[in-house]
Amino acid sequence: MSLLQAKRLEKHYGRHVVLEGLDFNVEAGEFVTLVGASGCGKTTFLKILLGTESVSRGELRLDGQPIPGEPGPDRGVVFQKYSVFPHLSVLGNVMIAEELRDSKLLGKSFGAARRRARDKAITRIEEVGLGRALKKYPHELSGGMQQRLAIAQALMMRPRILLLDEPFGALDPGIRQDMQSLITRLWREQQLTIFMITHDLKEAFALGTRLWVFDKTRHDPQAPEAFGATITYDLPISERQPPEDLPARLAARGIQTLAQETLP
Ligand SMILES: Nc1ncnc2c1ncn2[C@@H]1O[C@H](COP(=O)(O)OP(=O)(O)OP(=O)(O)O)[C@@H](O)[C@H]1O
Repeated sequence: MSLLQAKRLEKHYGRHVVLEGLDFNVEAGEFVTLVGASGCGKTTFLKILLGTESVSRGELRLDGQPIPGEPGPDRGVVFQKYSVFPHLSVLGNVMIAEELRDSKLLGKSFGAARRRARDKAITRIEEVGLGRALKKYPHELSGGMQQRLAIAQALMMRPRILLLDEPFGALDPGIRQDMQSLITRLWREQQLTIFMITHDLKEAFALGTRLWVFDKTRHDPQAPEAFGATITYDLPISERQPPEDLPARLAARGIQTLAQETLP
């Protein structure tokens, strides 16, 4: 059985159709990279996987069951904009994921449970290379370090699925490469299934095992919101060599990607 399976999945906001006709199977361990024009519904798709947005029509199954309608410990997420808590230290930011789960009413755990959470959080923080910044606060960290922290937070509960929404979009190229190596290492070591939105086709090919292009196949000039985007290309990335004309084909459909000229 596939980890995730979608059949004729649609997402609407009122009369605005954002996504339509999504059909796919994703197996555990895949690394799916998502590209598509701005506003075509990529983030909405990740939110459906996360459980903060619902499916409007069709179905989405996780382990053969309808996907839970709320976030759970099996799915972690990292957004482009730093999503860490500014008033908590690095350690506090990672511990909070477990504290919120263990003690929904108090938002705090005590004694042995707290010590366990602390040890686990320190392990996660070391995994992302922030072991020397445990007591620092987010404003004392660089952009790259803040994203490392967001990744540690997302991985605190050892999710099976990691959702990345342009996590490196705001970072300088050198830092970006370090972050790409980090994600590749974590994906392998923790046997994660990853969905990552990127505007950088080179990044999509360097990291992913499968590329999805989101685009509309139907247009009504009188009613631009009548039709949604779907997966128009579903390409395995095995030999790390994109089809030569892919950037041009995407550009022709208004899907701008970065770094096309430097594709491998
Ligand atoms: N909660 C909401 N209510 C109504 N419309 C929404 C809501 N969330 C998103 N939309 C609309 O859905 C469409 C898709 O938005 P989404 O953020 O998923 O696109 P995207 O592909 O991730 O864009 P970008 O690449 O710019 O981040 C947009 O037209 C947006 O305005």
